Amino acid sequence: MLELTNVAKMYSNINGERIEAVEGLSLNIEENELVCLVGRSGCGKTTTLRLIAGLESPSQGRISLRGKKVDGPAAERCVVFQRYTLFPWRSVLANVAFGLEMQGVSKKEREAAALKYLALVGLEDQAKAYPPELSGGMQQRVAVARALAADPEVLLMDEPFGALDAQTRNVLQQELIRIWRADQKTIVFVTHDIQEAVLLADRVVVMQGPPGRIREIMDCDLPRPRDRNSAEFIGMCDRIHALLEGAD
Ligand SMILES: Nc1ncnc2c1ncn2[C@@H]1O[C@H](COP(=O)(O)OP(=O)(O)OP(=O)(O)O)[C@@H](O)[C@H]1O
Repeated sequence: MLELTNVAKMYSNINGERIEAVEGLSLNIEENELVCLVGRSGCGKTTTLRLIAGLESPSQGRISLRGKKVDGPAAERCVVFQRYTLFPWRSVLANVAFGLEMQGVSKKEREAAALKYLALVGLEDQAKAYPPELSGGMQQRVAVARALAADPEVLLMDEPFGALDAQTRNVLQQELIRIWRADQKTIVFVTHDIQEAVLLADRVVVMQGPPGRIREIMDCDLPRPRDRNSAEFIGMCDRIHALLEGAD
């Protein structure tokens, strides 16, 4: 469904030197697949996600969705960033309905859809609240509901739970899996947390760098719900850890 073919991205830094953020990335992501990109800081995870989102264009190679070249941001590819990026002047409901409003959906319809997604993330009681009245974890749930309500074909998540405490993070990871199964979405999820990747993913893309490259793509077919204490889970985390240790 989503195809990256030999993708490279160069940036120039403030001294005018060229930085190769990623090189030679080739990856095919299937419909309804949940793929995690994992790797050390600076290995090009965010760059890869921004390229898929169309927020950056590749210096080389090609990215396509259902055979159509990605050449800019579009509603079919929606990003959830690490820090919730809600509109503080809009109610929670109006925030979640935003994408549908942009698509010209009627008020009644978009509010009904927004309420459905707020219920999915357990926040239907907060529909009338404003973002600054909510905790960080709640705001992040609203951001996830907003992305889901826009009904993108591909949901791109850049360490969306990275700023949350361990317990909230745990809850949101479980919720994401529940929603993903109920709603059938294709998700590309960036994390530097190996356990998070093994908990969520159908496939884990282990990246190395800089310059960012794919070290290995690992199938992660442990039965769900996954038990972090099982020997299989720990074994998979250890394998990824060893790959990252040897990665430069
Ligand atoms: N806008 C930019 N201009 C110049 N260099 C950039 C830019 N964005 C990223 N880079 C460089 O590209 C490389 C990859 O960065 P990227 O943010 O994709 O890594 P990452 O794996 O997401 O890191 P982290 O886990 O720390 O967020 C780094 O060397 C970074 O300094």
